[in-house]
Amino acid sequence: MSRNHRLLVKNAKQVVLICNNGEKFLTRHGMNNLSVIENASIVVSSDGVIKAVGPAETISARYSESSFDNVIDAAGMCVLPGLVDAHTHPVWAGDRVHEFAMKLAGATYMEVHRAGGGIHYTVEHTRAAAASDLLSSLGSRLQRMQRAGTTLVECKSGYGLELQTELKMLEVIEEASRSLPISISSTYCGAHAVPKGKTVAEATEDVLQVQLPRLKELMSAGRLKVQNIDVFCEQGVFDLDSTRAVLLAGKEMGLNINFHGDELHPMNAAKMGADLGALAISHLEEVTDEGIVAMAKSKTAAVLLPTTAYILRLPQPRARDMLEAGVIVALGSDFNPNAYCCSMPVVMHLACVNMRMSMTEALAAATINAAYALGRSDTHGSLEVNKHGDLLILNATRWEHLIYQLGGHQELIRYVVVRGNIVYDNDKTLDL
Ligand SMILES: N=CN[C@@H](CCC(=O)O)C(=O)O
Ligand SMILES: [Zn+2]
Repeated sequence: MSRNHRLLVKNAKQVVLICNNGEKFLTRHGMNNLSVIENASIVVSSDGVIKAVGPAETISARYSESSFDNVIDAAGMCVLPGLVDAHTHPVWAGDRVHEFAMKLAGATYMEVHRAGGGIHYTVEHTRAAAASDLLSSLGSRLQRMQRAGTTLVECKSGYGLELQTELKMLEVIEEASRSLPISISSTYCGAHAVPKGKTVAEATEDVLQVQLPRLKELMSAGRLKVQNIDVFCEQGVFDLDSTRAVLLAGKEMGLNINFHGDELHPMNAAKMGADLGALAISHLEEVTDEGIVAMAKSKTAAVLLPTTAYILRLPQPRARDMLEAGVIVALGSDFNPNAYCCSMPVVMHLACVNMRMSMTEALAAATINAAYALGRSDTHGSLEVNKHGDLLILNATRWEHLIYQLGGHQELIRYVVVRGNIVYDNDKTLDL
């Protein structure tokens, strides 16, 4: 085959495909039996998709006449799919380090929120921030995520709570998606909190009558691309009825339902979401048995966020019950000013230790299942022919080191590759 291709990664000790039959998600047995090839190579074509993956000898014979823009000798290294972070709030101004201290001293998340802090504090700062500043801090955060292995990330709005700032956030997300080498799934979360001075009914009305109609116009005119709709369904925030109304309105606009449910109180949000055909529901620390059964049946992904339960000292999400019931379990960092974590390897470690997931379950949840939660598992989440050439190359002979070495990803990750382009080379960065 005498053609030019973008990238050859050759002779890797392990290549973790995740799956190899075009599966859109994995559950139960599938999550514990990931597809891994020893001594393997990968070719990424000049349009950035995986052209071939297989035993090193086979690839070497098949591509002996080809040329490559880049060749990585991965002898002694492991290759994994780029990680997928299924839940983040990365666009904001004003950190909340002072609230971290308050919470360590005993204040609960809702006590801080009700006192006008929490999301309200971030809203105040984000409304006042220039779009250019939001874009620049978003870029740094996404770069940190990427250096920790994330190549596809969900990004929410939700610190505006009124039309102008929500649109400013979505535009910033879209600009990042155009200009940065990381794939983004954009989420409108105008119902993230009830703005100060408004009732739940008034806030819901504003989302339904003002924000969503304008978003629809901009989307129809091709001026804004948004994929998901989100609501913070919680006691003291949006109740089940207002949540349902907003999610349904978003669904009618073609958005995927992907929302916060059953985090601090059992609201049976999981059952409601499954009945609406939600693609994903996040948090679920307080999910009911009925919710678990309904999510398994409707193939609604459970996006579990181990950092939240850890930082807020909440009960852990019932990952084992969900996995045993056949729910599609995914993971997200929940990066936000409350949970400042950019690292999916840390998230997987917490999921294993605190939520009792196995390492293979955690990796499936942070790749193919997280991609499914974003409606992107046809292009992301596994190393299969025709999917995006998004890779993570580890300086380790077994992939499990990525999870085992808590906080060790900075040294372990040698390269991050997006669509066959090397976007992070740890050695070069260290040399600077
Ligand atoms: N729970 C609601 N939203 C975020 C927190 C946002 C914030 O506190 O700023 C979450 O997913 O954890
Ligand atoms: Zn969240």
